[in-house]
Parts: sequence; C-alpha cells; structure tokens
Amino acid sequence: MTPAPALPVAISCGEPAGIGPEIAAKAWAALRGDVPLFWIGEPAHLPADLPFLLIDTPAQAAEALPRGLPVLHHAFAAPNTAGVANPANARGVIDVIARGVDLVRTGQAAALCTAPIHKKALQDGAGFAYPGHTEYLQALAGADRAVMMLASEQLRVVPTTIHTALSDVPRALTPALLRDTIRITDDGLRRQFGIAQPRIAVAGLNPHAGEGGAMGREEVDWIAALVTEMIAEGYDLRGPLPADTMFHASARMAYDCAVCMYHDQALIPIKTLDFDRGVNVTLGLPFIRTSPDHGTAFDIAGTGVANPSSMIEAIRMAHRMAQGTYRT
Ligand SMILES: NC(=O)C1=CN([C@@H]2O[C@H](COP(=O)(O)OP(=O)(O)OC[C@H]3O[C@@H](n4cnc5c(N)ncnc54)[C@H](O)[C@@H]3O)[C@@H](O)[C@H]2O)C=CC1
Ligand SMILES: NCC(=O)COP(=O)(O)O
Repeated sequence: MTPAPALPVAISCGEPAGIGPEIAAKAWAALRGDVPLFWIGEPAHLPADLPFLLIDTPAQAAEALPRGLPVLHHAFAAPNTAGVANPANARGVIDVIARGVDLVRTGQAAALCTAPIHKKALQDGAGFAYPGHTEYLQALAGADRAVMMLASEQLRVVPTTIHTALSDVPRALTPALLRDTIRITDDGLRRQFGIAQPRIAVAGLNPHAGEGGAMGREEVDWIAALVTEMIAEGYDLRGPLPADTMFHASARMAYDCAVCMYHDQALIPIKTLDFDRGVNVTLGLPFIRTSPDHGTAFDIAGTGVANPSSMIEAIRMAHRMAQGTYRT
C-alpha cells in the first residue's frame, strides 16, 4: 500500500514589510523537493519573480509544490512597503498566525512555521496584547505555559522569563515559573528532540551566580534549593551556574540545554554562535511551532539579500518533528 503523503508545514507570512516573504520564497526554492509546505498570506507581498500557485486547501500543496510556492490567500487591508510596517496590515498578520494554528489543530497541516513579526507594529496597529508569538500561541492553544527554546547544532537555550523588561525580571522570576520551565524543557527534549535523559544546566541570575550571596541573593535564597529538589525528583540538572562561563565550547559538552533566567542571557550566546542556523521552537503547546531565530530585518527588506538559512532550518525541523524523525 502506498503510504499517505506527509501533511504540509504551514508557513505564516509574518510582517509583510520585513524579510518574511523573501525568506519563505527562498526556502521554497531550497526545500520543494524534500518538504511539503505552503504559505499563508497575500501573494502581492512575495518577490515579483517568484512562481506561486494559489491553493484552496493545504491538501493541494503537494501537487503545486514543484511548480511554485503553494499560497493560501489571505487578504490584507493596505498596500505594503518594504521596510515600513503599515498599521492597517497588523490585523492581517495576527489573523494569519491564528489561521495557521487552526489548520494544524484541525489536522490539515503538520506544523506551523512562523515568519517574523514586528511586535511594536502589531501593538500600535491592532492593539496586539502579546509581546510575541510564544505568548499568543499559548493563549490560542489554551496552554498553561509555553516555553521558548532556541536550538542549533551547537547549543540549546531556554529563557525562563521571555519578553520581560530587565527591571521586571527579578519580580517575574519565581520558583513556580522556573520549576515549570525546567519541567516543560525536560519534556520537550525527550518528546521533540529524542533525548532519552536530558541534561539541563540552570543559569544563575546574578554575576558569578550570586557569589554566595555577595552579589545577589536569588541563588542562595531559592534557585539552588529548587535545583536540588528537582534533582531528587529525577531531573538531571546542574546549577545555578555562573552565566558568563557556561557557554564556552567545553562547558557546553556537559548539558543538552541551558535554562536561563532572562531573554538576553539565553539568546546572546546562541545568536553569537549560530545566527544563521538557529531555530526558535515553542515547547508546551499541543502542536509543533518553529520559527527562524531572527526578526523582521527592516533594514534589508526588499533588497533581496536576506539569508534564508534559519528559515530553512526551521521548516525542516518542523517537518521532521511532525514525522517523528527529528533526532539531534
Ligand atoms: N520570531 C519573531 O517573530 C521575531 C521577531 N523579532 C522582531 O523583529 C523586529 C526587528 O528586530 P531586530 O532586533 O532588529 O532583529 P533582526 O533579527 O530583525 O535584525 C538584526 C540584524 O540582523 C540582520 N538580519 C536579520 N535576519 C537576517 C537574515 N535572514 N539575513 C541577513 N541579515 C539578517 C538585520 O538586517 C539586522 O541588521 C523586532 O520587532 C523584534 O521584536 C525578533 C526576533 C524574532
Ligand atoms: N527574540 C526572540 C523573539 O522575540 C521571538 O519571539 P516569538 O515571537 O517567537 O515569541
């Protein structure tokens, strides 16, 4: 019997004034022989020389794929200018993400890969109440907690607080939040990354992980105790570790993922090591979602120079996770 064709990966268009349409077009050219996919958005936003085919349903994507980017049309309210977000298009950007989620949850697509959004443009243009996809997808899924992971061949990182202003981090960082983050990370490493016994490093919050209380008290007051408690429950943890010395090459050999305390503590090391190939994957959702690690890059939008590697990795990872064949 011929096996059923793999479901396609849905790609949300992201901010049309950014590089999202261009990297989706380049990803199609690179992946059309390997990965079933389709794009949701307004075809007028795609590069002018790109062959595309309008489809009515994701089931038509496989047939269209060799000839052009399969496009599920989503109408946008206003014209698009590269590099300048149009507030009138913010609603369309948000609705495309929700449409992609719906297609995955109704079994029409295998996974969602999101092109970058401009958070401020969505806030200003449509009162978007979420600081990023992660929090929006958590709400759409009705999940208790979604966790952001950035993954590359060299490193995986998770920020415990995500899009939180630095001055709010100490208040937002609680034992319950860190416990949940470690639990969801451990589960995601097992189920989505195929790691049987995940080793997780937990970063400290303060310089030198607090230096025994001399440079901050969170580590001695509760982070170390939580790590010890969770080790006793069977988690393979180490920490709290000083963040400045846990990312060099030999230190990285000791763990499968670093759980960090805030956004930049986690994202600076991975974007420095692997900006072109890092993938953002959301853990804790009832469906698969990946994204490139970079943003909308307004400064180069419309120039044709955007590097599609991170987008390609993100689509490939989503496809392999959906097939159950993603192994690190
Ligand atoms: N998943 C998402 O939706 C993400 C959205 N963002 C959003 O993107 C917007 C812009 O953020 P920035 O901090 O400026 O970061 P950015 O990643 O958009 O740009 C930073 C620098 O990297 C360059 N760059 C980024 N991607 C590139 C690519 N594929 N090829 C070549 N050069 C590339 C840009 O030209 C720029 O010089 C913000 O609104 C931010 O919140 C940022 C990260 C992820
Ligand atoms: N810096 C990563 C980032 O902002 C991506 O956030 P999200 O939109 O994936 O939640």
